[in-house]
Amino acid sequence: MEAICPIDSRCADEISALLSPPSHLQIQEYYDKLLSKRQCSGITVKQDGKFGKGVYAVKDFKEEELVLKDPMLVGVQHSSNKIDCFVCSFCFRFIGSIEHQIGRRLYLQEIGPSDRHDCDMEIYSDKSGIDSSDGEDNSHMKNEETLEECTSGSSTAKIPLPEGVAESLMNGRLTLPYSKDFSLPPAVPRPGGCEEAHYCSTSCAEADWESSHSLLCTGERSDPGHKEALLKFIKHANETNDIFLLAAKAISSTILRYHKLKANHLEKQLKYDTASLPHHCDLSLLMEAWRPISMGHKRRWWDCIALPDDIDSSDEAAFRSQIRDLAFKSLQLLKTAIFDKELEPLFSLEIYGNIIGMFELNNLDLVVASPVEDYFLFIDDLAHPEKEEAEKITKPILDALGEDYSVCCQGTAFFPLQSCMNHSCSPNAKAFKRDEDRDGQATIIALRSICKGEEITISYIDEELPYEERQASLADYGFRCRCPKCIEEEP
Ligand SMILES: C[S@@+](CC[C@H](N)C(=O)[O-])C[C@H]1O[C@@H](n2cnc3c(N)ncnc32)[C@H](O)[C@@H]1O
Repeated sequence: MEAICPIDSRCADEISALLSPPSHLQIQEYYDKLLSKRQCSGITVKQDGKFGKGVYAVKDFKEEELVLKDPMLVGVQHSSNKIDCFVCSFCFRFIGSIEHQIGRRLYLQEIGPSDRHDCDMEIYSDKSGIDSSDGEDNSHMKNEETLEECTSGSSTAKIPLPEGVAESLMNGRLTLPYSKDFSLPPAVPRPGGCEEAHYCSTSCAEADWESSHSLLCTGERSDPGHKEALLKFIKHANETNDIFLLAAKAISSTILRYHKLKANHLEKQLKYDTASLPHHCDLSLLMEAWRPISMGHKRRWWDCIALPDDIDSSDEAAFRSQIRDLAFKSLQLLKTAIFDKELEPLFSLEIYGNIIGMFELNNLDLVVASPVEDYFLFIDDLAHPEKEEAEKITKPILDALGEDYSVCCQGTAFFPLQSCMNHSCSPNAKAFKRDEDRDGQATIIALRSICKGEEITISYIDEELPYEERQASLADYGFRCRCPKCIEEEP
């Protein structure tokens, strides 16, 4: 029997307000403010295009020119990738040192298995996180990063290093030649002492704490009950789908924004001595706190998720119900950890399903290239005899890492401006990271010259595929493509 969430009926009015599309004016104000905050003067968001919102050029762009760098609203590193890459939990830059990156990875590999992937610096759309190979239990929803373009598939045998070398690299007792030329920001102390989070700077640590981590921290500052409940929620997400971690960040950030807005509001009232301390939800403040999430294109996760190829259409209803149950289970775990009675509507299954659906429909993979790859390429490019000298030390390390030595940071994230970009099968821009783009922001580059006034489009899929295959791939995004190329090629 389908699980029933009592909050859905208890808070039906608030939920309907939260899910009703923002007004034209609210949308315009939100994006204008965002663009000015990002000092992004080359583009604008317009709402009256063929496909709803879209991003348009307000100046000419040359081929290969940077169109936009879009910091994420929320993002997470894939759980399995955490073994391979030690990155800032807020901006996803690599941290520590080349030695620490290598030593930590070798050390963690020694003590447990990890999935590893190599990739170039392109950002791929994230539609493949759910593997449907096993319909019997929930293992068909496990986190399996099937980013084919990013997978090395290396089966080359690795040659282990002598005992203690990995630890010495990790602890800084062993330094590698020329590694100073590849310096990384050192890890800074974590505000809550949480094992799950690491930061490249105090500003990243503080920003993460303020935006969501203060509710999701499992460090020594959390009380034991809260910590245990959070760890259960995280374990479930790690074992099923890390999209739940993203949803938890979205809910936490809304809660924190709400309480901040409420505190400011009360402070203003106090000045005029009219303050009261309502413990019930102030819907107008909640709507304001929810604004960034309200802007994303949404549907319930279990309604919009594409039916996996190996599930027969006669089993579709059962599949969707199973996805709904999985979301319900995750929500119950999150609720045990961070429930806020005043903001009960945020803990309804309807809202949880729509948040996850928004991520499913709009996410881009988060990819940050590894400095370890650059380091070994640099050694390989050294001239004789420096190269031979350096390789006496680096070669055994490379052999221990194996062919897939250059694992990049991988995760999933929601980018507010990039998610307004419509798809085209002959796009004029693409999500592509340049050498200098070493953080988790989405980077959009012009593929050809773009004229002022033109819509900026990217491709969500491999646009070289034949018409029918393109439409099938885009069905995963819940729409049929009506771009000029598809209209022309339509049979
Ligand atoms: C990531 S959103 C892009 C922003 C969106 N237009 C909005 O108003 O929020 C993707 C959605 O835009 C619409 N869309 C984007 N490109 C399209 C295309 N080439 N053909 C038809 N619909 C498209 C579809 O509704 C799709 O689900």
